[in-house]
Amino acid sequence: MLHVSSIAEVNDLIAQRFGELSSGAEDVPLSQALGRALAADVTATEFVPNFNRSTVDGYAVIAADVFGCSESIPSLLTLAGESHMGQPLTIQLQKGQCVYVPTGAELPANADAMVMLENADDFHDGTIAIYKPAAPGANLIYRGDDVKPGQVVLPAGLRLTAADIGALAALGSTQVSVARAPRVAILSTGDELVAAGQTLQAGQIRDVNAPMLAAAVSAAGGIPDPRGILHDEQAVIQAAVDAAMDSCDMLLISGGTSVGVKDAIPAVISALGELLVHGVAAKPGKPTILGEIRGKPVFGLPGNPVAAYFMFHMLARPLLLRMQGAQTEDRHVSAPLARAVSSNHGREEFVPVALSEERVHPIASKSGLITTLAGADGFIRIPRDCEGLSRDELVEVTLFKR
Ligand SMILES: Nc1nc2c(c(=O)[nH]1)N[C@H]1C(S)=C(S)[C@@H](COP(=O)(O)OP(=O)(O)OC[C@H]3O[C@@H](n4cnc5c(N)ncnc54)[C@H](O)[C@@H]3O)O[C@H]1N2
Ligand code: MOO
Repeated sequence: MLHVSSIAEVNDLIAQRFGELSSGAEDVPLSQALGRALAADVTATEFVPNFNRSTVDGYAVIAADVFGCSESIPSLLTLAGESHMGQPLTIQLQKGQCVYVPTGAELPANADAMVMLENADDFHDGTIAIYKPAAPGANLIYRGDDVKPGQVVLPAGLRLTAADIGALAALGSTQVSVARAPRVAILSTGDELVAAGQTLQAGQIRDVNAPMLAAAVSAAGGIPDPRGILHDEQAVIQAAVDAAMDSCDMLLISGGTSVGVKDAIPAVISALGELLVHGVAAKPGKPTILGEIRGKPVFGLPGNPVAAYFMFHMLARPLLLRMQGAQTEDRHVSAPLARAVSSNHGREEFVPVALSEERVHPIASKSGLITTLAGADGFIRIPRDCEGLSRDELVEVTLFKR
């Protein structure tokens, strides 16, 4: 019999045992920074933009000069010059004057509004007629509107998106300090498993967990190190685990977690280190294992791919993110259930769901059926002592990242 702990208890133990683990930091060029966790706050040292800049093609004006003008009573201004893209402008706008400024070019000093070309006429005698008033600040960006020196633009722990990399480029960064990506060794165990690309014989199945977990590790900022498929033999598994621990920061090993005679993982962990947990009050995921070998975390994930996926998501992924100092919060949405779901297992249950028409559709699943998970937008959690959820009940969906 397994002595089961709740997901929360296992996470507390993980925090106690591995809370201090940090992958360290390294500098990378922006081209390699996507998805990486910032090792420190990024603080601006310059103004963005660093000059007052037009957002339209038109005339820079003093707003007071065009106040109240109209089609029938235009304001007549004197053209004092032209601003050119990428070039500084030395003109100081005087009352009654305007300057032609293309989109993105610098405004003259004293200008506080832009009038679009469509609302003006050039009389080609040095006079520009303005037919529409412009409020102060209209159609322009002031120096520092985006960023001012000293401002924290991106906080430590943020995992960089394409837009964040755009912000770093705007600040003049070419390199950024990010958490080193933890290396995660991945092993699959099972006499029935064959690697991708091989023909299946009777009774064999393809290794789903290694490619799936490798992708999940990458998505969480780690470097997957898939180390192949092992036969269900304690000595073989022990040698492979022993070798993997030298070069990884975390080990994921799937299959062989249950109580069958061939399930050797608990014995291997006890031989090489310490078995901390064997059994989690989760469905799927009951036989999940947590261990420590040479100070490093080892997750024994159930062979069933859906169970392996959920246990990675609930236990290994948050630790992997914390090792990078990264934010660990999942995104959630709340919506009513499209149909009732029963649950009476005495274990917290994870149910994959699809979201459509603002309703949550539970996907009937057994933990061995991977395609049910592939179509899911996220999952709901049914607490351990709850017998189920009714149709129309408002539920919180944890979203999978696409
Ligand atoms: N007597 C009991 N039997 C089982 C229990 C239990 O408590 N008592 N728990 C069940 C639960 S829950 C699960 S989950 C599984 C976990 O089993 P193992 O972790 O020992 O995994 P295996 O037996 O090796 O495999 C289970 C299942 O998954 C398939 N599998 C394994 N590895 C992969 C892989 N890399 N890719 C795709 N599929 C994989 C394997 O062929 C089996 O069908 O134990 C229950 N039994
Ligand atoms: O972990 Mo098992 O997949 O609960 O059935």
